[in-house]
Amino acid sequence: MSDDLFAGLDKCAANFVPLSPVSFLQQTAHTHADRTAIVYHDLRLSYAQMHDRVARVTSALAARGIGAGDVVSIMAPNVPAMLEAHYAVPAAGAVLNPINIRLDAATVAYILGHCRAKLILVDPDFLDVVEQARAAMDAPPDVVVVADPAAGAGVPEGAVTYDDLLREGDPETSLMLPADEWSPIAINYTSGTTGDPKGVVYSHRGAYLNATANALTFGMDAWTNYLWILPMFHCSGWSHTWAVTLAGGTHICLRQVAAAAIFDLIVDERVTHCCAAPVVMNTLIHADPSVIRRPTARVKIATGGAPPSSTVIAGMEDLGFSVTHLYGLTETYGPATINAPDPESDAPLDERARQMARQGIGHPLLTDYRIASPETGAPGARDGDALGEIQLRSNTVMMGYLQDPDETARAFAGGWFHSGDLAVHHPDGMLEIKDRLKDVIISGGENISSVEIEEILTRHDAVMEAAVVAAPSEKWGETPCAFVALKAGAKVSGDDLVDHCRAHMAGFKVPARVVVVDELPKSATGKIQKYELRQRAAEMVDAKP
Ligand SMILES: Nc1ncnc2c1ncn2[C@@H]1O[C@H](COP(=O)(O)OP(=O)(O)OP(=O)(O)O)[C@@H](O)[C@H]1O
Repeated sequence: MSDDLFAGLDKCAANFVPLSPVSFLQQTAHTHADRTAIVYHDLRLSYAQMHDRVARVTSALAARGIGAGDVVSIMAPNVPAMLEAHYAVPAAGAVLNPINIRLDAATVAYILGHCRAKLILVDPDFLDVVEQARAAMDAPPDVVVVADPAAGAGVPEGAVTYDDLLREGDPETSLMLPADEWSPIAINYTSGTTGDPKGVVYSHRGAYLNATANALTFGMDAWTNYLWILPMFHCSGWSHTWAVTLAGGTHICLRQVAAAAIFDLIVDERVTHCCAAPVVMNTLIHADPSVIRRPTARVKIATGGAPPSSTVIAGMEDLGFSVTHLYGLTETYGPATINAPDPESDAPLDERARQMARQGIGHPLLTDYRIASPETGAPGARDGDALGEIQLRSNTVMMGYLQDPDETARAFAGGWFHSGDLAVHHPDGMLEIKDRLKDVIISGGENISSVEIEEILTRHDAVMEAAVVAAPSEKWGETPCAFVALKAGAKVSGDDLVDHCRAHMAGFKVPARVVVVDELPKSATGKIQKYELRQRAAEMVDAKP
C-alpha cells in the first residue's frame, strides 16, 4: 500500500466532532424543538425551552467563574435542575458531581473536599446537610439553592438561587463541546457497599457511548415517556440522563419515590419506560392495593444495581410491566450487560422470570467481557458452572478513580477492568452473578452462592426480601446465615424457612439459621449492607452456648 494513498484525509470541523452527550441536547433541540423535554408537576418544557434554560445556566456559571476542569456538585432529587445540570455544567467546560441525597454531612464533606467542588447546587431539603458539611471544610464551595415549591424547606433569605442563574444567563450562549472527548464530564461516587466511596470519573466519550447503547437496547425513541424513578445521582441515572435526550423522549421528573405517585404518573403521563432497583420494584408490588393503577399498555422497566429475584420479576410482569434486567457498576456508567425479554418466548411466567434473573449479555457497545480468575486472569469456561470474576474491556469503562492511582491500577490490572463480581458464563452467552467476591461463602472448601439461596428464600410466599451472608463455623470455616424480612401480615418461623431451603437445595448450601427481622439494613442507594449482617451473624455464633 502506498504511503500517500490516504494522505490529506484529515480531521476537520466538517467530519470530526468530539463525542459528547452535550451534543444530544443541541441536536434534539434542533430536530424536535417542540417536543416535550421535561414534565414536572405543572411545568412542561419543550426541547427548545430546555436548551434555552441550559444555555442560560451555562453562561451564568461561567460568569461566576466556573470554567474548564472545575467541579460543580449537585445534591437534589429528580427535579428539572438536576437533569439540566447534566448539560449546563459540562457545556461550561466543568465537571458535574451528583451527590446521593441520603448521605450524611460527614460523607458529603468528604466528597466535596475530595473532588474540590467550587460550587454546589442544592435542593432546600438538603441545605442543612450541605451547610453542616461546608462548616467542616477549609475551602467550602459556593452554594446555589434550587428552589422548589414541592420541597419541605424554603429558601433562606439572601440565598443565590437556580432561578437567579436562569435570569442572569444569556440564552444565546452556545453550549461548549470539549476540545478532547477524553475529558471528564462527571464524577460519580460509588455506593460504598464494600468500603469508602470511590470517585469514578466519566469522560464525555464514554458517557456518549454508554448513553447510545442504553437508547438502543432499551428501545427508546421520540415517543418515549421516561419516568425518573431511578435517582439521577446514581451513575448519572445509569446514563439515562443523556440517553432519553438522545432519543428525543420526554423526561418525567419525580421528586420522591412513592408508590402512589409512581402509579399515577405511569397512567396519567402514559409512561413507556422507567428504571428502578429491585428494592423499589418490591415496594410497587407490595403497595397498598388502593394506590395500584395498572398501565393501559405494557411499561418497560429496567432493573439492576442488585440481583432481582425471579419472584420480583414475575410480580412486576403481573402488574403490567415488561422487565429488562441490567447489570453494571458506577465504573461502567451504569449498564454493561442486558437481559431483555424474548418477545417470542411462550414459556410460562415463572420460567421466563428465572431466565430474566440472569444478568445477560454485553450491550452492543461493550467491547469485550469474560469471566476469569481474579488472581491469575485465566479465563473461565462458558459452561454455566465455572465461577470467575466478571472482567470488562470497553470504551464504556471509567477513566479511573479520582486522585487514586493505586486503586485505578488495581481495577485495570492486566488490561481488564475487575468488577469484583463472581459469575458463571452460560453456554448461551448469558452471565449469571453468584456473588460479590467479598460476599462469597466458602463452606468446607465449597463456594456457596448467597444469591442462589436468596432466590430460593424469596420464592417462599411469606418472604419479602432475603440476604445471605457467611457466619463463622468451627467445623466448616463458614456456613450460610440468612436474614429475611416478611411480607406485611405474613407469619413463618426461621426453622420453617430452613426446612423450605432443605427441600429446594443441596444439603451443604442450606443456611445454618434463618433469622426473621423487621427490615434489612440498606445503604444510601438501597443496597443491602451485607457487612452489617455478617457482623450480626458472627455475634450470634459467639453468643450461642
Ligand atoms: N443486575 C445486577 N445483579 C446483581 N448485582 C448487581 C446488578 N447490578 C449491579 N450489581 C451490583 O452492584 C455493584 C455496583 O454497585 P455500585 O457501583 O453502585 O457501587 P458499589 O459497588 O455497591 O459500591 P462500592 O464499590 O463503594 O462498594 C456491582 O459490582 C454488583 O455487585
